[in-house]
Amino acid sequence: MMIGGKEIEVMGIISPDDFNSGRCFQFGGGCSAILSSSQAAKKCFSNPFKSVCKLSSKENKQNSFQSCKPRHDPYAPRIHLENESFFWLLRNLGRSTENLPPDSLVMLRPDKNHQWLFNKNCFPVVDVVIDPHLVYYLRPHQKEGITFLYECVMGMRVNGRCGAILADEMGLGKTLQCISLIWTLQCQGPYGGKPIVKKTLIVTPGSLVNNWKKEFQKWLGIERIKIFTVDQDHKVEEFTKSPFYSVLIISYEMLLRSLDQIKNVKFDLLICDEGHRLKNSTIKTTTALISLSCEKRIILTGTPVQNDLQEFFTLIDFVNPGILGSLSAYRKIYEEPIIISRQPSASEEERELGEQRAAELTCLTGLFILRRTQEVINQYLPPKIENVVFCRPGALQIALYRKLLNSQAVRFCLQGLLENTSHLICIGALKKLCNHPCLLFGSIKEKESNSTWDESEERNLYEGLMNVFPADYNPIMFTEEESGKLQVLSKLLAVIRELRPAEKVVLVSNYTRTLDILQEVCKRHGYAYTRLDGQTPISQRQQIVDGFNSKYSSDFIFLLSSKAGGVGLNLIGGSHLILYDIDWNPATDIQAMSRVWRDGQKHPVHIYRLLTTGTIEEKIYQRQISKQGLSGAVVDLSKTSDHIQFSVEELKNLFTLHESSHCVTHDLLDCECTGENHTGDSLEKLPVSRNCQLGPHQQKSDSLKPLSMSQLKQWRHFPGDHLNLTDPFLERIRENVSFFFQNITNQTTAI
Ligand SMILES: Nc1ncnc2c1ncn2[C@@H]1O[C@H](COP(=O)(O)OP(=O)(O)OP(=O)(O)O)[C@@H](O)[C@H]1O
Ligand SMILES: [Mg+2]
Repeated sequence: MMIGGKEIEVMGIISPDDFNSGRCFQFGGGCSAILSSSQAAKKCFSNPFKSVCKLSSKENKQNSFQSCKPRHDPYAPRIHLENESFFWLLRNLGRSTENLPPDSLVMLRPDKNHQWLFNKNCFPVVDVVIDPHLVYYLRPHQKEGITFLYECVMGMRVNGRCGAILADEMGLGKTLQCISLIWTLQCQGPYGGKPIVKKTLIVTPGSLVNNWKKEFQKWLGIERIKIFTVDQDHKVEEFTKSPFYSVLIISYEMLLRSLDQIKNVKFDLLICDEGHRLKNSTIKTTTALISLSCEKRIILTGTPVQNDLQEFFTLIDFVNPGILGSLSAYRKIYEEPIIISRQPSASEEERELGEQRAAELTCLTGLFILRRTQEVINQYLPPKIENVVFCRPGALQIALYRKLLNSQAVRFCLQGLLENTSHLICIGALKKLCNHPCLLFGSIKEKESNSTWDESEERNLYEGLMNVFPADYNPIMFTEEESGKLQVLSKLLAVIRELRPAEKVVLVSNYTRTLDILQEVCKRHGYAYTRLDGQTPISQRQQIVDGFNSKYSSDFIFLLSSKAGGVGLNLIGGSHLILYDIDWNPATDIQAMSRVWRDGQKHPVHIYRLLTTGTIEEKIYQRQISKQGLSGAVVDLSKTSDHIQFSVEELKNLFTLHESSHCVTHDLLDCECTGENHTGDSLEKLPVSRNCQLGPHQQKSDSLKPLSMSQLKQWRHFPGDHLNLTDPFLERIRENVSFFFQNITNQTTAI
């Protein structure tokens, strides 16, 4: 037949199933054909390798096993599942488990196809056994993770591909899993026991370089493995010249600067920590890493990777180049049909096609992506008491808030008369005001002294505002009473100090200026503090973290800028975490909260999220827990409010101050309780009225996902003047609080 001037001949017929799934477009035939080599071997190579390695010959087998033994005993008795929990229980109780049988963790043996491909020298096949020294400490999910990573990088899961993405949620010990893998591959291999890896490159955000080194030392001591970390005083050349070191740890920034030297080294394994930053193929870091010839690549990330199909492609293509074909083919086969199928206007046919393509994509990539949620370690963690605290605004805050809402700038915004970004300036001013009026005062003064003041948009916003401040207002002499949240914070710190003198607090804000105020509060009350923000030199960060976590440190408070240091940090020295302000992106807040409730934490963890009642902060919170907050790729740290589009209706809602409500969020929950007696219902009892919006395949409980309205409804609800507040911390701050939500996870002897 003729199509578009071309003569076409039909060579074969594609089954509807193959077309709908997109399988027919895949190189090698898609998910079902890419497969692990064991299955592939069964299909393609029934038994053509009798002669290869001659493994079937008994004699040869015996000889080879005699000369070549596994490094550790693979037959050490394995602990049964029920014993295993007993084992963990003993360990958690600090009891000796030395007399219990040692556990052995043995990796999958390569199949014949793998041997044919990778064992050209016909070495005897030897069991690869994880060092019992490490196995002793590994959690069950970590054992599974190490097995997974081993199979991926050995090319046993996807024929000829050696990449993996470990996307476990925060705090699950991705670092330990990688360390175990590196240590194993550096000492062992399935063919004649020959090590698989000589040199490993670990690229990580600057603030975590030393954390990696510390983790290596924690799990392997300083003798077993030699680690080199790159910093100002230790250059890559030193690593290159010395045969001594086998692992190079470097920050993403340093990597770019030292790329030429790094290219001179042959790395066998590449690990990119917090690797979701490679989601954009055009940024320099990604191109630099792609240019390294190492084919065993692992991305570690706590952020779900499937939210944006473009970014997903880049990450997949980085670890297993070419597995999804070209970008343009990927777009046609997967991205377009999937996106179309999710639009409300999609026809039944489009919806089905999109779903099948999505299923095929998940199946294909699921072979080398592993994600477990925090639930798997909950049982090892102490109780967590989360509180959302609605603080009454101070009188000055209310007066200024009203004035701002009446400004010409806000009115123009609501009439749609101003440019797109003007509302962001108004929102910024309201957020500052909620933190403390002196921040707003400072901004106005700064702008006024600027030569462009007369034409600036801020002028329309700030006009007449100075008259609301007392005539002799001095921002340096700010008082706690001027801000509802600061008053609550101050009382909270005092009660923690009094009731739990040995415990410490992590105090988080997104703004450096706000941290300055909080720092001043620490000084005024004589609280010892330490601080980590964007300006803290990378070389000092680990030291600051270690200092705080040490039981000998006298620091009471850790001031943390969530944007600067949120990801990857372990702040288990603190057991109280206070989020002083709220971000549009729930991921920023969730990241910060996960810094203290993690493995190693000894005390019950108390989390306080402070919001100013009736203000924009409540609106942002509502957005986080509502449908809008969940849709799209919001669970991504790089997304800021600049990405958010607001309708005029939404802006109207944002720019309203609810002065008479105790808690607008509670009013919106449609909760029958009057706030008097609602002490939360167990999740089993209540039908979950509205599930998460991200689609059925994403619904598995995921603690990175923001709380939903229906979950919040199941928390405990108390008005500030509730008579029976059993929590002594809340009791002390109630005077300035209009409403509380509270939830307790892992409740045993909490509070
Ligand atoms: N099996 C274990 N037993 C005790 N502590 C552990 C274990 N595994 C990990 N840890 C500790 O848990 C903490 C968190 O681990 P790690 O920093 O590797 O988490 P992560 O998965 O990288 O999280 P994030 O995504 O936040 O970076 C570390 O202090 C680590 O030493
Ligand atoms: Mg980490």
